Amino acid sequence: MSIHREAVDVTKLPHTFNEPVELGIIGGTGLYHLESLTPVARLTISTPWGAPSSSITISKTETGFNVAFLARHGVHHDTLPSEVPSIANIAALKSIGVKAIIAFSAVGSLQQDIKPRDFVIPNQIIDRTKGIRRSTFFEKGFVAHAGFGDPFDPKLSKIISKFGGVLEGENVKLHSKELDGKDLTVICMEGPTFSTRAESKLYQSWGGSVINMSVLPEAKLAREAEISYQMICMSTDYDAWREDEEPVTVETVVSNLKANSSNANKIAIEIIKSLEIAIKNGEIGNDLKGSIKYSVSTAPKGVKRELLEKMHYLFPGYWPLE
Ligand SMILES: CSC[C@H]1O[C@H](OP(=O)(O)O)[C@H](O)[C@@H]1O
Ligand SMILES: Nc1ncnc2[nH]cnc12
Repeated sequence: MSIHREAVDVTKLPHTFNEPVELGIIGGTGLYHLESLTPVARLTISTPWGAPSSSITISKTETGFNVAFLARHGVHHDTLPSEVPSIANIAALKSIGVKAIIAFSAVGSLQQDIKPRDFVIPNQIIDRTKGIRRSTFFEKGFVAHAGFGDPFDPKLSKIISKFGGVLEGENVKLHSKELDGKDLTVICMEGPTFSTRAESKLYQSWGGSVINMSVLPEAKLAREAEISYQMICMSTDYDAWREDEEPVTVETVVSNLKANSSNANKIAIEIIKSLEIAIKNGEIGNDLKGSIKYSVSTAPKGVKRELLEKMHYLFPGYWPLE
């Protein structure tokens, strides 16, 4: 895989791609494409749940592994965190064959030892969104309940944890449950306004490690779609809990984004190489297979055809259309 992106005019890329694409990367604030990937196609996908945040670029590694990239807030970052169409993003990735997603996110740190520019692989989530984001593929007439006790794939976390050494910068560290020996919890707030100092301290008292506005409903929808999912959090600030410091502003976030996105590109190269092998040999991407088939409460006979057709988009063959 070449390290630097070749000059590709993405507008001239083919709009179709007929091979399965098993790995998806979602880029967040400050990460609108991956330098290490040379795109070979750009797909505009329409799903039964609407259009994704952006077109999906497909790249092929030198060894022929296909990787999809999607910009969470759009390539011009014009989508608010509460309005990210996560349901369409996950459905679109599922429709092209994605079995595992690595999602990048800019986060605030709630702990002294997680410094701005450190990377964090969380293993838990606390939901502080306000119920205004659609967080399930299911709806009236077709009820199912996915398990979410461990919201991320520990196998993905283990693989990513091996690559902390590629991160550049003075004392920049990668934190994960494997490396730090403790839970790492991401708080997901609604936004777009940042937290008050009181909220920031409350989240600390709950054991929060980092805070963002994006992990939900993305992680829940990936779980329902039976896709292995791990977020890589890139710390940009100390949120608002430090009395001796000004609370977070976008200026602080942006000042750390450049270093973070350079490190995101470095770690992504290693992760893609590793996941190419792990996905090809079946070690990653199959653990959730079939889980939704057995999580449905509604008798399939009572489900309207229109709903079954939508589900068929995600899970062809799970429930017969007749
Ligand atoms: C610009 S700071 C707040 C913004 O940054 C994070 O975005 P992402 O997770 O997509 O990197 C955070 O979740 C907020 O949406
Ligand atoms: N302090 C913070 N709160 C929420 N989202 C963030 N993204 C980056 N920093 C953040």
